[in-house]
Amino acid sequence: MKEIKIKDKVFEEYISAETIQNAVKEMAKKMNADLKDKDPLFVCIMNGSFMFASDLMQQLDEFYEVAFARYSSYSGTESTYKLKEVMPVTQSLEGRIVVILEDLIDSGFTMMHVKKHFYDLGAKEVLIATMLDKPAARKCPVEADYVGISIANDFIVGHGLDYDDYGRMYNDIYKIKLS
Ligand SMILES: O=P(O)(O)OC[C@H]1O[C@H](OP(=O)(O)OP(=O)(O)O)[C@H](O)[C@@H]1O
Ligand SMILES: Nc1nc2[nH]cnc2c(=O)[nH]1
Repeated sequence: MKEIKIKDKVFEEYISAETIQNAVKEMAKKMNADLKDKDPLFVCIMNGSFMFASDLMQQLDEFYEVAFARYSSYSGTESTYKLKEVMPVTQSLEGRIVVILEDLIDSGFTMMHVKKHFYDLGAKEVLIATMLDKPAARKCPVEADYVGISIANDFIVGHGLDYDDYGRMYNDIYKIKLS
């Protein structure tokens, strides 16, 4: 099994890029059916969602409006449980159906706060589409409306996800190897 080393940690192959693409295609089918003619605003939550957002957008039937925002709460492999708004969304959310594009829901801390924040900014409806979901890690009550793949509670990197900002460029996903 292929292994990679990032700084002090070793990771092993976990989910192939092909498996991710197939899951994203299935998500896109549902989203195409649900969102057509609703003029949703897609908001990519940077940094982690850049690859997922790109994959998904190539599978959507319509050319929707896209915005970007950046929130950060992790240091190394642990949540700080402090959400930093590094880059707010610049478009008005007033009265819009907003679809958050997220790479991963782990504790749910990020999504719980971002979803509430987007309602506070006037969104009519806030939906969440996540490439990956770790239900066993959940500490905050939030669920996604569209989930690509549910995974176990392991720290992962690749396909946008980082360990201290490295590892995002891998197309496949790797999970941490505990020694
Ligand atoms: O459900 P949670 O426990 O809140 O974890 C999920 C969040 O953690 C990661 O972001 P991070 O804060 O590492 O920022 P990044 O996307 O810039 O890497 C990931 O991209 C999610 O946004
Ligand atoms: N890279 C990475 N970031 C996370 N943020 C929350 N959980 C994770 C994880 O498993 N991997």
